[in-house]
Parts: sequence; structure tokens; C-alpha cells
Amino acid sequence: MSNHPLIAPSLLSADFARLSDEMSAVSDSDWLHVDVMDAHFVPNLTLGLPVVQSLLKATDIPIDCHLMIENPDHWAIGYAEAGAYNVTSHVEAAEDPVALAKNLRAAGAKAGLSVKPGTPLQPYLDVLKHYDTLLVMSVEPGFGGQSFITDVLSKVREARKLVETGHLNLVVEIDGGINADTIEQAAEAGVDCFVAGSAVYGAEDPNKAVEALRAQAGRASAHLGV
Ligand SMILES: O=C(CO)[C@H](O)[C@H](O)COP(=O)(O)O
Ligand SMILES: [Fe+2]
Repeated sequence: MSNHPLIAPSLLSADFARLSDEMSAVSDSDWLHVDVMDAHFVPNLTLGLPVVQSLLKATDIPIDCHLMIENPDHWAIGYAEAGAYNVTSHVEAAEDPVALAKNLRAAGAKAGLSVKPGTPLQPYLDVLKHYDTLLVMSVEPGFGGQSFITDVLSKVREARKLVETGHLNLVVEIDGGINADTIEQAAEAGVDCFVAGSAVYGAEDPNKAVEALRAQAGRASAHLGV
């Protein structure tokens, strides 16, 4: 696990006609977050495996795939086989999340599990023992540029405590509405990895925005230094 805050710019807020340049614009980021949406699990449609395969060829930054799709049990493995660093599926969509995690790890990827804002962690604590990352959604999945839902921080605190006490061994990631006004409370609650779309790509200098968010999170975090 990293000992500094991880910043993962979301390409959802990038210019899709210039994805290669947009990845280069955040060369100082730790992970690159790619939102895959199928217009079924969420009402929006973005991109899929062929585009991710091309992105993987065009960058050395580890790719963090956030699959907002139905039937990840079938589809997620392709992203792992393509070389994504971390592949996250939604617990609300997965049929057999333990088998899914094992398959992703066998294919060489980290296994991630995401929970929507209204989904509790408690029923999934045994499942999470098989996972490397937990993605706590701080907006309803589907669109960038939404406002941060503060209530989800109770789940971050719960997950942090389980990690600190050795019950779980995973990276706590947060996604949705992270910016200069919200990142400190997320860091204080115990987040390791911060996804930021509009706050990074809406900035004049995306790399500077990454650095500033990382420094801000490091200062506010009890468990991570800068
Ligand atoms: O998964 C997502 C939406 O479902 C995006 O990753 C997320 O919304 C990032 O965008 P922003 O930082 O602008 O909220
Ligand atoms: Fe996302």
C-alpha cells in the first residue's frame, strides 16, 4: 500500500477526441481512472474494452477501470487480461463477487469492488477480504461534475478502521465530487486514493491540480504523509 495519497484523474472529464494528449496532461498522477458505462447499470454510455486497450498502449500510468456495467462477472476479466492495473466492479451488479475477484487476480490485475452511496459495507465484509481496492462512490454513478455526498464518509471511516485493525487489506478509494473543497474531509476520514474528474480536467493546468490535491490530502490525512 502507498504511503502517500494517490490521485487518479478521471478521463470522463477529458476531451474524448484527444485522449492521448489528455493522459499526457496528467503525467504526474498515480493512477488514471477510466469510467466504463453501459447505459444499463447507469443511464450513461461512455467507452469499452477496445478503447481501454488503446489507452493502455498509449500510457505508462497504471489504469484504474471503474466498470459501471451489468454482468461484470463476464465482462471484467477482459480489462484485466488487457493489462489494466485495477479493475473495479459494482457489488450491486456482480453475481459472484468472490469468484470475480479470484478471476481478476489470476489474470494479473488488482480486484476492486465499488459501492453506490446508498449501499452499506456491512453485508460485504467477508467478500471484501478477497479485494485489493474498495471504491466508495460519493455521487450516484453515471455522470461527472456532481456534488459530493458527505454521508458516505461514515463508510470510509468504517473501512479505514477495518484496515487499521487488520481485518481488511485494501486501498480505500473515493469517487465523485472530489475537489479542493472536499478532499480534506475525505482524507481525514481515511481515503488512500482520490478520483477527481472535473477538478483536474477543469483546471488550467491539470498536472498542477493533481499536485495540489495530493498535497492537500497529505496534509489532512492522519495515515498518509506527503
Ligand atoms: O464514476 C464516475 C461517475 O460515475 C466518475 O469517476 C466521477 O464522477 C468523477 O468525476 P467528478 O470528479 O467530476 O465527480
Ligand atoms: Fe468513476
